[in-house]
Amino acid sequence: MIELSGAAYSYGRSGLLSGLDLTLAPGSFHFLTGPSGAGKTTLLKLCYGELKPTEGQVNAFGSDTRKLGRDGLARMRRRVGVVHQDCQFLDHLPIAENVLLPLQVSGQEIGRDHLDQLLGWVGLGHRADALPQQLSGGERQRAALARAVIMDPDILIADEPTGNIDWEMSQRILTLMAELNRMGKTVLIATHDLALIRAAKPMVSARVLRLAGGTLAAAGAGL
Ligand SMILES: Nc1ncnc2c1ncn2[C@@H]1O[C@H](COP(=O)(O)OP(=O)(O)OP(=O)(O)O)[C@@H](O)[C@H]1O
Repeated sequence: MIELSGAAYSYGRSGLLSGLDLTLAPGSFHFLTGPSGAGKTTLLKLCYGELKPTEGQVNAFGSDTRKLGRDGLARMRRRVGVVHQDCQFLDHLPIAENVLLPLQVSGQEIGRDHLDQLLGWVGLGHRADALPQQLSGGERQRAALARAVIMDPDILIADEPTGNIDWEMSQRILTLMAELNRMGKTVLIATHDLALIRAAKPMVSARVLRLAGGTLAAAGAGL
């Protein structure tokens, strides 16, 4: 689905990431760990085409992302749901409308039943009309998850989806992501939270990768 081969990325002259090889196979579940500033967000952006590699290749659904034009990139992005680190809602719109935004942007519609079902699935059925600033951190993260999957993507990519929320809520979010994986979605989660990775063990068969010193390696067995 998404494959990085010898991919590298630099923001300026000094290189940040190099020699990245990674395959996100259909139905796989990956955690990405590593110290702050190691480049986890940058790697995720390479995977969903927000950034293009400065060397090597990123292939998404059979296309080299460097060769994709605006339309090709938009088509690819519809197949990838992203939960951003800071959620990024439109503050003047209720949660239900924020969740619907990706559909509206792509000119599609869904029935109210489907939206209600999705909000119910993330436990926000009763918060549909609330404004983003009225939600707790955990509720915002779940709304961001609902928005990421509203287009029924093949892959879910989440950047620190449990940052700044309590343990119980973190586990609830993890459980939702494990459910998506059982439904056949590929999942890639960047997280600092090693306890979360350990908690995932009984739920999913996950590969744990560590990004440090600009390259990727399998995480140690201590996890
Ligand atoms: N747009 C940008 N322009 C220049 N440098 C950037 C840009 N975005 C990120 N960086 C730098 O690239 C490095 C990696 O950032 P990135 O956000 O990918 O790391 P991270 O591992 O996700 O960090 P964290 O765990 O703290 O979120 C950092 O040194 C950061 O300052």
